[in-house]
Parts: sequence; C-alpha cells; structure tokens
Amino acid sequence: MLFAVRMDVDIPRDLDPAVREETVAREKAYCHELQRSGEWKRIWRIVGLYSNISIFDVESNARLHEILSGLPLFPFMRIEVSPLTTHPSAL
Ligand SMILES: O=C(O)C[C@H]1C=CC(=O)O1
Repeated sequence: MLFAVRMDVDIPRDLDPAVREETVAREKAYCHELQRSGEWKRIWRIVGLYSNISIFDVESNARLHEILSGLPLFPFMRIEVSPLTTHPSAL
C-alpha cells in the first residue's frame, strides 16, 4: 500500500540542544533503516521549510501508524497522510 506523507517539524526552541541533537540523529538513523528495508521509498525536503514529503510502501495502515508513531521526532511533528492508488491516466 502506497502513501504520501507530509511531515512538518516544529521542535520547541527551548529544547535542550543536546536532546535536540540526539533526537535528530536517531531520526536520521531510523529513516535510513526504513529506506534500506524498502518501506520508506522516497523523501524530499519542501524548499524553505523544516518539512518533508515522503512515499511509504507498507503492508497496512497499522504498519504505517507504527512507523510514524515511532519517529523520534513524532512528538514535534504535524503529519498528513494521503493513501495513493493508480491514476487512470497513468501509462
Ligand atoms: O528532516 C525531516 O524532514 C524530519 C525527519 C524525517 C526524516 C528525517 O531524517 O528527519
């Protein structure tokens, strides 16, 4: 099942810088692991924002929820999920 996911990150300015650095590093490692497994297929930065648009290919809604809620930055994100299907005009 394919999903487009937009993540907007808003880390509080008063978060301890060491906690921020450690959380962002864990987020990157988590993202890399899921890209290697094939579930996190693509990620793009939205120009000018601390936001991304990603494509996930997962077995179920429950699996996507598990992945998203496990993001180290999850407490600091707004997430929008769009389920995808083949467009009738796609070649
Ligand atoms: O930077 C972001 O867009 C937030 C998050 C998503 C993957 C990652 O490494 O960080």
